Amino acid sequence: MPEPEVVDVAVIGLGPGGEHLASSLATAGLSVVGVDRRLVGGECPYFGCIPSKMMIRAAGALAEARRVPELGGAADVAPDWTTVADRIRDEATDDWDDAVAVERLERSGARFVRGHARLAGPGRVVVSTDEGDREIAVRRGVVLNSGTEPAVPPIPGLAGTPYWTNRDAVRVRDLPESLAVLGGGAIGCELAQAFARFGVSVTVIEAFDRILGPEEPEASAVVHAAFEAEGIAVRTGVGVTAVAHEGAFSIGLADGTSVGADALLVAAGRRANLGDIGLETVGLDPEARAIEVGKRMRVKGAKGLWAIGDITGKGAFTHMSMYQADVAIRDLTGEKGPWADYRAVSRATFTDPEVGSVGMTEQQARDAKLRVGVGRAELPASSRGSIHKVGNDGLIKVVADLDRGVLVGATAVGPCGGEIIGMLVTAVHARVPLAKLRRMHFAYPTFHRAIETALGDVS
Ligand SMILES: Cc1cc2nc3c(=O)[nH]c(=O)nc-3n(C[C@H](O)[C@H](O)[C@H](O)COP(=O)(O)OP(=O)(O)OC[C@H]3O[C@@H](n4cnc5c(N)ncnc54)[C@H](O)[C@@H]3O)c2cc1C
Ligand SMILES: NC(=O)c1ccc[n+]([C@@H]2O[C@H](COP(=O)([O-])OP(=O)(O)OC[C@H]3O[C@@H](n4cnc5c(N)ncnc54)[C@H](O)[C@@H]3O)[C@@H](O)[C@H]2O)c1
Repeated sequence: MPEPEVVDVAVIGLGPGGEHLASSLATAGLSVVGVDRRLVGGECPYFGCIPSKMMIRAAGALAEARRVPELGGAADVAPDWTTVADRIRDEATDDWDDAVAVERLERSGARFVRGHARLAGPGRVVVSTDEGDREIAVRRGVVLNSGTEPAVPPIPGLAGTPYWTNRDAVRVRDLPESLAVLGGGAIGCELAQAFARFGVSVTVIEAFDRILGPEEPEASAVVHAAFEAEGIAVRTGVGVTAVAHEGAFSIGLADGTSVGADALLVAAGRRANLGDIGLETVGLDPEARAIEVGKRMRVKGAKGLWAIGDITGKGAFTHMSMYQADVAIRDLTGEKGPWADYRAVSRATFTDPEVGSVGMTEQQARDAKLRVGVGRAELPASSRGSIHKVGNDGLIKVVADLDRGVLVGATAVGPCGGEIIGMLVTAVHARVPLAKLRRMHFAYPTFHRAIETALGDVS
């Protein structure tokens, strides 16, 4: 192997956070090498957030058009997936080509290497490229941002069938007539509804007793009911025992029934890319499910090593990866903080109704032994909800710590739930006293005005 290249920082994996960190540190004057074995930008722009949200935007437009008869006349809806598939290929992913992202990274001053990187002891990285292996030695540190792969459960018969993961689903050009979705988490629910609105007959199979398990049970129930009202079959609390594929899929369930479908999407969670990045060479466990980090994103138990993004287990979201990147950038450039704070982590699941949430669920607050108060407001009963009429399903739920008189969590389900949650994120993040929140102005007639009702209901 040639002499190692010596740089300030090496970044293994260029997901959203890794790309941001590499270019920011290079702009700040550090010498940086960023390595990715696939596409610069990671899952979000090519296989995740952006293509899925383009599908959802189109599906939402169809759904709104179908609501016209209840509100103001007639609308013919003739779905055409070609527009969506073209948009994902041309506008989101450049036909899954990262040349623009690579150029942007290199313009910042960072060097990019395409290849598989692994740690080779403290402060050393080996990259396997098409031209052979090369070694990098770092002065300040190595940042891990290796992200995740779709997890495929060991169900008898599944391996070897032409099932999809999210990476196939975003590249689909011809829609199947029917689709089974294995897993009713965020990926499964978002994609299930998008395909169903284009006329695909969809069945969601979820082993847990409700879909969207990490959300408040009330949010799961509203989305479940909306799915069934749209004709999406939802099977909860039942595991899959076997999968067979002979022309079409046959999915055997633990209750003795089976689901048939032309296509099968496996959306059963993610597996962190930790097994093949040389963790054992720095005394860490390559079998771990997540990397333990402190509040500066330094990896616990290893010197000169930082980790950001999904692999830290703090929330698999693009905004988390970016947030943690900013924390690590501050640490690597000698700033004095602020360091990571996870009290007011927010997320939006882009089903319709949309689910926005922040901080703790009621159960998490009770498990944390807080003196919990809860308030709810149903959107259909609000002025805006009743004006909105069709498509107004949803609610606001707030979770308070009564001893401190502040909110510790909240959920907004309904039209624009992911936007409405914004003001509640501020409330949880800034610990705005409940008494102060209750005395705010809430514009009439908005959806967010239901927050006032929920605050008044806290007990
Ligand atoms: C369908 C779908 C929809 C989603 N929607 C949303 C959403 O709406 N909002 C949201 O916030 N989040 C969403 N997410 C989650 C989001 O995509 C991730 O949280 C985000 O990509 C951050 O991931 P990351 O930074 O950990 O790395 P990733 O994006 O997973 O990227 C990791 C990179 O590391 C590379 N890599 C791995 N190992 C190596 C190695 N050894 N050497 C070199 N390179 C390596 C990979 O090739 C990859 O490019 C969605 C995910 C999916 C799948
Ligand atoms: N809008 C967003 O922010 C967004 C959208 C999509 C994904 N994401 C992120 O990506 C992560 C991964 O998403 P995901 O939906 O794949 O994972 P997930 O872990 O959220 O959901 C997977 C679901 O599959 C179920 N499951 C697992 N094995 C099963 C089996 N054998 N049979 C039936 N059900 C089974 C689980 O019970 C779980 O409900 C999410 O946690 C989220 O952080 C975010």
